[in-house]
Formats: sequence, C-alpha cells, structure tokens
Amino acid sequence: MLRSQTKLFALGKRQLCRSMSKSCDLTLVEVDDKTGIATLTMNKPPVNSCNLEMMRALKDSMKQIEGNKSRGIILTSSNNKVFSSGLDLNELRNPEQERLVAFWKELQEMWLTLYLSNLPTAAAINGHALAVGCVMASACEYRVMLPGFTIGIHATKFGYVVPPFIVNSYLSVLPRPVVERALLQGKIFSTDEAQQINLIDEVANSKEEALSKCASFIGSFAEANPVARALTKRQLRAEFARTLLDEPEAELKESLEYITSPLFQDSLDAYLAKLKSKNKK
Ligand SMILES: CC/C=C\C/C=C\C/C=C\CC/C=C/CC(=O)SCCNC(=O)CCNC(=O)[C@H](O)C(C)(C)COP(=O)(O)OP(=O)(O)OC[C@H]1O[C@@H](n2cnc3c(N)ncnc32)[C@H](O)[C@@H]1OP(=O)(O)O
Repeated sequence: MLRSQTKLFALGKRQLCRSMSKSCDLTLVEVDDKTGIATLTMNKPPVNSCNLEMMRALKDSMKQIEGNKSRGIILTSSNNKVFSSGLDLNELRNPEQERLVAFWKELQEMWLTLYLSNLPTAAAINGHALAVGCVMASACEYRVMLPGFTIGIHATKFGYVVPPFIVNSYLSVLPRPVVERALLQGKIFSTDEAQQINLIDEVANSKEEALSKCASFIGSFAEANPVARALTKRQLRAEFARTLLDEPEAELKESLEYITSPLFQDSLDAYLAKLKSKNKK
C-alpha cells in the first residue's frame, strides 16, 4: 500500500500517555484512498497484549473507521511475530475493583464492536494469535495467516474457565464438536492445522500478501448493498452476541466473581511465573 494513497491516523495516544510513557500509538489506521479499505494495526509492544487502554483504542478506532464510511476493516499487527497475545494478564492479577470493571466492560464492548461491525472485516494474522488474540481474529469474517505461527484458545490449560462469548466466537467459525474438543484440550493450532479445520481461510507467505488477500475478500462485497449486508450480518450474528447485548451486567458479575476468586488468582500466579521464567533461562 503506497503511503501517498493512504490517510494515516492514530488513536489511544491520550489514554496511553496518561499511564505509560513508552509508546503512544496503540493502534494505527490507514485508509487506502483507492479501495476505501482501512487497515487497523495493533501496535502495543512487546506482544499486543490487550489492557484497558488497548481495547479502548481498538474499539474507538473501529468506530472511527465506521464513521469515516470506509469499505472494510483489515485487522493486523505491527509486530512481525505476534498478532496478539490476548488479554493483558497483569490486568487480571490482584486487580483493583474499579479498573477490573472498566477492563471487562471494555472487553465486552470491543468484542461486540468487532463482531457486529457493519463493515466487512478480515484479519491478516501475521504472528501468534493466542486466547483473546484468536478471539479477535475469529470475530472477523475472514482470516489469512502466515506460516509458522500458532492460533488458539488455551485457557483451560492454565486453569481458566472460558466465558460464553469467547465460546461463541469459536462457534461462529468452527463446528460444535471441533469447538468442544479444542476448548476442552486448550488446543493451540499451527497455521497448517488451523487451515485444515477452517479456523483460517487462507495462508499467505508475507504480510503484504495477507493484506492483499484480505482486501480481495472485502472487495468481494462490492455488489452487495452495504445496508442490506450490514443488517443481514447483524441478524446472522445476533444469536451469538445475545448474552452480551441483553445481559452484559450478568456476564460482568459472573466474570468478576471468577477472576477475583482464589482459585483463579492462584492459577494466574503460577502461569505468569512460568511465562516470566522463560525469559530468565
Ligand atoms: C464460571 C466462570 C464463568 C466465566 C469465566 C469468566 C472469566 C474468566 C476470566 C478469564 C478467562 C480466560 C480468558 C482468557 C483470555 C486471554 O486472552 S488470557 C491471555 C492468554 N495469553 C497467553 O497466555 C499468551 C502468553 N504469551 C506467550 O505465549 C508469548 O508471550 C507469545 C507467544 C505471545 C510471544 O512470545 P515471545 O515473542 O517469545 O515473547 P515473550 O514471551 O518473551 O513475551 C514478552 C513479554 O510480554 C509478556 N507477556 C506475554 N504475553 C502476555 C500477556 N498476555 N499478558 C501480559 N504479559 C504478557 C511476557 O511475560 C514477557 O514479559 P517480560 O519481558 O518477561 O517481562
């Protein structure tokens, strides 16, 4: 995509600068003037983990793209090894109640915004997509992945119960028996395995090729009336979004109780220690 053909803007600046001083642009949005397709790039070093500010930036960017009458959204990463490492586990560890409430609500809203977006959505998965990283990719309508990476929801492996809307993200892409086995095993798929079960639609050999395949998918709706397309998509997806649309507070309460339980906190401590020790060896 040529720079001269794109408009570039960044969100998350103000929110992030309040709490961190490292990097300021959590998300980057480039709109191709020719195709009208927006590329939404996750840009939170080191591994695009989703903390409160990141999810807010993602949601705000998606709303801004919809408001700008773009023709579609491609979700990707500025990191060439990691698409997203999922939720920022530090947000879940011994959380302060008010921030945890804001964090979980932002997760609900970010997921709903992506899952029910009026626009065609596609993910150019140019690195590992774990847990909520996989959930975001699954919430898109099309997925193109680079070889040599992994994708999946491994929550049960480290002692987490999978919330219903995360189950639904998988169910909107994979058949029920496959979802059941994958979630209960905490299975992480290689690119090849993901293609075999249709968790991803295509494999691309470079990020540029992945972006181009995503753009072709979005272009395939050129003949569809955008309003009819959007309303039909909403109708098709409403069932899986029902819990969060109708009873977000109930889902929030259940999740908060679970996250703050000693059972969850103990397994999180053990998991985080394991993750950190990997880099000390
Ligand atoms: C009845 C109950 C009803 C309902 C239940 C309700 C609620 C339940 C609550 C939660 C449910 C569970 C939901 C889970 C969703 C999630 O998304 S949890 C996140 C899970 N993600 C992971 O486990 C990913 C772990 N990371 C990795 O495997 C690797 O980092 C990765 C392959 C992505 C990249 O590898 P590499 O390039 O080698 O990088 P490093 O491993 O060195 O990582 C760099 C530093 O970043 C830290 N880090 C990595 N991931 C995270 C993360 N997700 N959160 C916070 N920090 C992370 C890592 O420790 C390194 O830090 P360091 O440099 O060592 O300080």
